[in-house]
Amino acid sequence: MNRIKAEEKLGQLREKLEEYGYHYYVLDNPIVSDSDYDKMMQELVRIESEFPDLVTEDSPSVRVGGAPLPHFEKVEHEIPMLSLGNAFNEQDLRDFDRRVTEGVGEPVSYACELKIDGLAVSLKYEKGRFVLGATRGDGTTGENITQNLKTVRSIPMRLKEEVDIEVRGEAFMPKQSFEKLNEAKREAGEEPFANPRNAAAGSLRQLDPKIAAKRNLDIFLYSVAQIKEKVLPSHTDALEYMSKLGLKTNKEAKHCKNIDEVIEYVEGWLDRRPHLSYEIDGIVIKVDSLEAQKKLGFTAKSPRWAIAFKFPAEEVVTTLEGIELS
Ligand SMILES: NC(=O)c1cnc(OC2CCCC2)nc1N
Repeated sequence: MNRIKAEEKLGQLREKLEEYGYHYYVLDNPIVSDSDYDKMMQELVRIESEFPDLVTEDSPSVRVGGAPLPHFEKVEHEIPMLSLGNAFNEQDLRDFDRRVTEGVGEPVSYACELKIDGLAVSLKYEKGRFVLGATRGDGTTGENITQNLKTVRSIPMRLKEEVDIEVRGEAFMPKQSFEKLNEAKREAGEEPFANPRNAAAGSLRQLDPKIAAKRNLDIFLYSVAQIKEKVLPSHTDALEYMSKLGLKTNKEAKHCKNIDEVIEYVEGWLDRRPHLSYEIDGIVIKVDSLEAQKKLGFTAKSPRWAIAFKFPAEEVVTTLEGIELS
């Protein structure tokens, strides 16, 4: 194939792989078969290896992982990635609601989200292109894991608008991928991971992105940390905007008018965890209005406008081999 033909073919393949990837991994609604997708990816990688100077930064071939890194660079978070205060029962939630109502001076509505049990990460996009991915670290300083996050198929390399934005979310390993990975580790005589959170963290902290690329990691974005020239009046607006940009958000999020509806939502999810394809360790409740959030501000380590309702640890299924004792 000559260079002109290669350039044209690469352009077509990139376009298609990005569109197919979005439908398959972000919308969970494939429009081509896995084998067709894989065949196209292999053709892209083959042509790029024949014409290396035609490889672009945001080519879908980054999904299969590039060269290993010597170490992770440090990243300073301009906006600290804070931790969440906890609630363990209905009274804790009502106390939270009272503190919030007093602080704001009027009743507020809430946004409730499943609390994904994974690894908190920050994603930065400049003019709509993915430029930096980092772990939470200690909240102020994290690690640059951009190369590994590029292998997470549900993280778009380009947004649907050319915006400068920083978003945050939870990278996680679906339960099925976790079971398969641990089976392979046992067969190889290696130590299995204790839970999907450790497996996701372990996968994203590998210096070789080819390992992360094979771990079927996924992500749900749950907050807009920074955005230029745009005002998002509520958290619900922020979730909708991220979804419009092509970012993956969790569809179980719900706007609750008051704390009674929040308690109903929390109770509704306690017994439905086993039916989810990913692990959650609770529910995150956020004051929906951004203005009210600003009024409430932060304590030294947590926002006053959000709280995590923690579920009891999911009982561990005792396996026949007795490997995991509950
Ligand atoms: N693990 C989660 O699913 C999760 C964690 N954190 C947050 O919110 C942070 C950011 C703004 C207030 C606390 N939301 C979530 N859904």
